[in-house]
Amino acid sequence: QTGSANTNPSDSADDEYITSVSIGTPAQVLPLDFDTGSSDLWVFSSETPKSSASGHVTYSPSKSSTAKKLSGSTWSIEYGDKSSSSGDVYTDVVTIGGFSVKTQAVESATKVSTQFVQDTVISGLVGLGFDIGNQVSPRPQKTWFSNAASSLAEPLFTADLRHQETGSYNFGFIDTSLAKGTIGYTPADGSEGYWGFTATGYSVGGAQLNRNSITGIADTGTTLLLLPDNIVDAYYNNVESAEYDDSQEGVVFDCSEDLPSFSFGVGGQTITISGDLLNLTPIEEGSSTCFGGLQSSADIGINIFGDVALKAALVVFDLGNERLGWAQK
Ligand SMILES: CSC[C@H](NC(=O)[C@H](Cc1ccccc1)NC(=O)N1CCOCC1)C(=O)N[C@@H](CC1CCCCC1)[C@@H](O)C(=O)OC(C)C
Repeated sequence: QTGSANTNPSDSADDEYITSVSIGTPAQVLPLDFDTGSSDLWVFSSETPKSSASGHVTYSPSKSSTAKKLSGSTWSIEYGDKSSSSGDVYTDVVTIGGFSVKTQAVESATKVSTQFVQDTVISGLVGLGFDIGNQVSPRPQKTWFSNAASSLAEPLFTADLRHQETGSYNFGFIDTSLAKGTIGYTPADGSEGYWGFTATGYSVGGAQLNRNSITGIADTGTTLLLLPDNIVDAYYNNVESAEYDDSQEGVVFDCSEDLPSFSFGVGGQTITISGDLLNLTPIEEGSSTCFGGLQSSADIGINIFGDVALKAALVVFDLGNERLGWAQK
């Protein structure tokens, strides 16, 4: 068995990617953000304060004949960008890309932080990290993918995120036609809950890769490519107008700049992110100053290969073999 779901950028900056998920009987369809950086499936619901839920699609367990309260269970989560949510837990049927998990823990939000209230294009997250990262207590719950894995043709899923066009999350199979290059595999470290790996080197503007390894995570829920300051500086030294903008909290440059590409080595392959993908967006509608897709990871303490990097590749999240596969797109 397999599953295949389309995913779409939320806005002109590809800030996040939205995938439709069916929950309950009859199906309630919610737009959710698939996040390999976390391990909880949570949704705006009939239990979310009306003022917070305004503008969001919500899940009502009382309207689903297959919903069951997981009594005594609660959850609370905080993300890297300091956004947070918490609540209680139901189980219900959850269908993604035509594949159904009958008894999935669906975490219902009774509290959501301001960022979620304002982000009306999504109604919650589907965590695709490792089960160890799940935040339900007293008994942590499995992710949708973990529950699905044993029934899927292969215990893996792929992410094919695209700039300003429809991409896909495929479950249980690899559509190699989505990639130009060969898939290079490297061990994945799931001990922290997310998909950790080590890139073997990097280069700017098509030069030969150096051998400076970068340890980080493959995170579909993070917009940017976040790397150490020395790499960020090496890149922007090639961009005449680049400067750090305090108000934007990142490096900006003239939108007219012809940005160099950025490449990294992984699993014996080289993934090259084109200059175009490294120009995220004008800092304001119509501005001629643009915000960089590559920014510093210094304040976070972890390097993150987020959507800016993932858009250059077909990425295989191979749970069965505890490995990550990367192929140039
Ligand atoms: C340094 S980690 C920052 C990361 N957040 C982000 O990358 C958010 C995602 C977002 C987009 C649109 C609207 C709202 C939020 N984007 C962001 O901070 N941006 C500021 C810079 O310009 C680009 C957009 C993050 O917290 N990722 C979460 C999932 C994320 C999904 C969207 C809702 C908020 C939570 C998760 O992947 C995570 O915490 O990873 C850990 C392991 C770092």
